[in-house]
Amino acid sequence: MLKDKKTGFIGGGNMAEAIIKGLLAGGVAAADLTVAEPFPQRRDYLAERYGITTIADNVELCQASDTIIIAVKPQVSNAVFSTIENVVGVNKLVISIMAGVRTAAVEGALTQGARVVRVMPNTPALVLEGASALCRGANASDDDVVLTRHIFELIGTACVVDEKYMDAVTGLSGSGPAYVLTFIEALADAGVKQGLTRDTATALAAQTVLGSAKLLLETREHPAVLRGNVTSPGGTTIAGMYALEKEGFRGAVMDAVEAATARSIELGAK
Ligand SMILES: NC(=O)C1=CN([C@@H]2O[C@H](COP(=O)(O)OP(=O)(O)OC[C@H]3O[C@@H](n4cnc5c(N)ncnc54)[C@H](O)[C@@H]3O)[C@@H](O)[C@H]2O)C=CC1
Ligand SMILES: O=C(O)[C@@H]1CCC=N1
Repeated sequence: MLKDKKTGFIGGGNMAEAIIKGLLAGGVAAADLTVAEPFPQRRDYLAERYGITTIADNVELCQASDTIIIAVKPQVSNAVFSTIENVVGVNKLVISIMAGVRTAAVEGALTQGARVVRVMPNTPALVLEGASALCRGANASDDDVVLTRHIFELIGTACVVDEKYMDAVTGLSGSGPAYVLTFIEALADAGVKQGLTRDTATALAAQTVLGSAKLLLETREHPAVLRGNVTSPGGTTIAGMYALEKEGFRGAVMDAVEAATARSIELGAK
């Protein structure tokens, strides 16, 4: 699907690197990948590590690419748009992964009729275990959506949603790795408090999260059913669960997703 197509990245940071890794692992030739990145050290790193072409100029990048992935921070989106507005024709697909930035904002900043797909990936993409959601802009074709989904399935899972859900996706899976990692850290701290070494506690905590997620995905059971399997009457788990629920664990998680969703809406309004 990506054969003989040139894919270019504007911004060569963490997320761009994750996608590059996935594309290379999926058989895309390094010669078909180019990154435009202002920092020379970052350009050198990406070129040396992945054998791809790196340049400093966004305009040159757009001219050389069939698919352009915008992977800069939302705060610099307008600066990027102003440099590329006249070089991205309707013959190119633009994929934006910028948090909170609406497809209409990208379309409005580029040539009329610009084909835009917006994606919210997450950092586990760096180990090809990302969770991405994508939505179609006003002018993107079915093929554009299929191609975008294909790209993000190379770095994990990808689903298509209506754009009105993208802020919630950002609050849940986009920011989610931070919540989960905090949970793992807290579990490990708890183990250390009970006398385990840091290494042992962290390894047990991380594998518990990984294994539980895998169990859920593979059995497709409701989480409550699987939780029931761990929870013996009068046993240890219910004692732990009671302590968690008393502290408002679920409410805290829901508040976190709500706050991140609200922030995504705020970023999009700028
Ligand atoms: N980090 C995360 O968990 C996720 C981030 N995102 C979105 O992905 C985008 C990129 O995020 P990261 O990779 O984490 O950021 P990053 O800061 O690692 O990468 C951004 C890169 O863009 C470069 N850059 C800055 N100005 C530029 C310009 N004018 N032209 C070209 N490149 C420029 C920077 O030097 C940097 O290397 C953001 O919009 C973020 O909202 C989306 C999902 C998850
Ligand atoms: O914190 C952020 O703005 C980005 C978007 C999703 C995850 N990290």
